[in-house]
Amino acid sequence: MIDTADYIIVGAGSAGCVLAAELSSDPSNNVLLVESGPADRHFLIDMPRGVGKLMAPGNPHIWSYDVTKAGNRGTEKWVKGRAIGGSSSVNGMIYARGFASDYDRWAELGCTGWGWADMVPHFKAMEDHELGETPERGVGGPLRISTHPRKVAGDELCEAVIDAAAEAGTPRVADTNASPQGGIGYQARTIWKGKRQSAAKAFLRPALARKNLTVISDTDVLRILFDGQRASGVEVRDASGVRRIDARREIIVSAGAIQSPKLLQLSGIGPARLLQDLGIAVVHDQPQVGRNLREHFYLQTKYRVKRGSLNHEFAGPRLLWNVLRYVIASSGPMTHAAQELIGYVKTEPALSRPDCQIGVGLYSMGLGPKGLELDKEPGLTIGGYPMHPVSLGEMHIVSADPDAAPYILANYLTDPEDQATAVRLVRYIRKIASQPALAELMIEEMMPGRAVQTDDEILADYLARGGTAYHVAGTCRMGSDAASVVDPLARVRGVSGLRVVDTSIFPELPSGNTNAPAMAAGRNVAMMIRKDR
Ligand SMILES: Cc1cc2nc3c(=O)[nH]c(=O)nc-3n(C[C@H](O)[C@H](O)[C@H](O)COP(=O)(O)OP(=O)(O)OC[C@H]3O[C@@H](n4cnc5c(N)ncnc54)[C@H](O)[C@@H]3O)c2cc1C
Repeated sequence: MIDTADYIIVGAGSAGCVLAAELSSDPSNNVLLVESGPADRHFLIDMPRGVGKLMAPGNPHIWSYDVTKAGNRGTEKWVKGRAIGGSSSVNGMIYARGFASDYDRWAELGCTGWGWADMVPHFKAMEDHELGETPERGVGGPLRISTHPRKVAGDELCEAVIDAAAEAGTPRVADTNASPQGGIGYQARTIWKGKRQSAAKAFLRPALARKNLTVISDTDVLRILFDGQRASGVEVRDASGVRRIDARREIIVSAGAIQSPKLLQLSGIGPARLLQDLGIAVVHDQPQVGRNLREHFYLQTKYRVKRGSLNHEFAGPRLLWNVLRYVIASSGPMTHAAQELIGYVKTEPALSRPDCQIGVGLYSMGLGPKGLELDKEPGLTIGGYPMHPVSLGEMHIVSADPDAAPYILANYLTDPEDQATAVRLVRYIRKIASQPALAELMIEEMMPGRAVQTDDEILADYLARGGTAYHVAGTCRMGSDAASVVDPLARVRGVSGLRVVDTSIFPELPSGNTNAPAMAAGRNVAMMIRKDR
């Protein structure tokens, strides 16, 4: 049983897998990666359309949290991955990097070493992109990326939506990741030959043969242990019980934007008052741990269409046939991500950069007797969210018991600026849906529906129906200011031997989804650590 390592990484998620692979590529480093969840060998992880089942309550590959939306707007469930690969093993496989302006803004906010010029080499080195190499896009890297396939069912509807978006002012582009001024196109996906490409598959598996890398799954890190102000080890629990593992050099927490701040607080790094009230010895009073929580607030609009929808492919005998087709040949609709198209839109032409992301899926759902069910009629979903929310949420532990769920407040759309953007987003989606290019296929808007017209009505509908985009970030904010939780080298302030690297350190959300930025963050910090030595 391993009892010591140079580097202990907590969490085999998007950032953790990249860190483990990069740090262990130096044979003089001895690396231990500890993951709470199980191995990632399940069929549903590989099969892209397995994502719906993976997210179902009780699935052993997820964490599930109750989250207060805001004020008296009730609660919703948030899901995070809990398996080797972390959230990259259960996510929607959209490959979105964010844009230069996001990272340059991080640098402006004090995150030296995180500007676009610093980050683009990491994205490029990670990628093996189907669209080929450009100065800012990579080939030959470990992460295989394909775009949504052409010449498949639904092409006509996809093309009509792209043309309609162009008529509404968002141009068609081949690579949405290379379109900082906005564009719509076929989505880039971490899918290759019909199979999910998680951070585990791309980065960790090829490194597993190394003698200096140990990966243990089904093992919870309960606390970080300190020798004075130095993080010296972790307390872990597996089937055999609770024990200590020592770190000779560093502990790197990559447990995700809920579990990382939770682990810091359980270990004595957090708001002193909260920790004292819970009977936890304070190692470092850090009021910011758990604050600055940011999440994309997602809304679906739904349209009834004449044809092109894939609703019928995912129900009844067609579903069975499609799963069989997948098992035999890794082909068919089960290889598709949940969305076919992605768009970065400016909801006001004068904006300097796109303010909202939209995703287009050739399906539609509604509440049936068994909960959310696919519609029987052909339907189209256009969903989206404001990409740069300024409404801030927070999380904190409510008990010193590591098994107790934390309190999480999303605080969606509490800022008037976010409310205005959300209303403009819905109007923009409607603008796309009403363009001539879609007229021949469109029947009617089902949701929000014709009754929802004024700004107040649109906002009320958004608040009632909107929900998480699964991109929580920001809870261990990185910065150069003394109040930030980690410095630009991702080192936790106030202690030594401890870093945090995952979406929790993002000072703001990037434009779009967060898997690629989390992996790039892992690589960036791995290089910093290697340079440090
Ligand atoms: C359902 C869903 C759909 C998504 N869809 C997309 C998408 O299509 N595209 C995209 O770009 N992004 C998507 N995201 C978001 C993206 O996948 C995540 O933001 C990203 O993977 C987070 O990476 P991370 O390294 O911060 O944490 P994670 O990948 O969540 O990894 C954290 C790991 O730490 C482990 N851990 C936690 N606590 C402990 C502990 N105490 N001890 C040991 N291990 C611990 C967890 O089990 C987990 O494996 C989605 C997320 C979800 C949940």
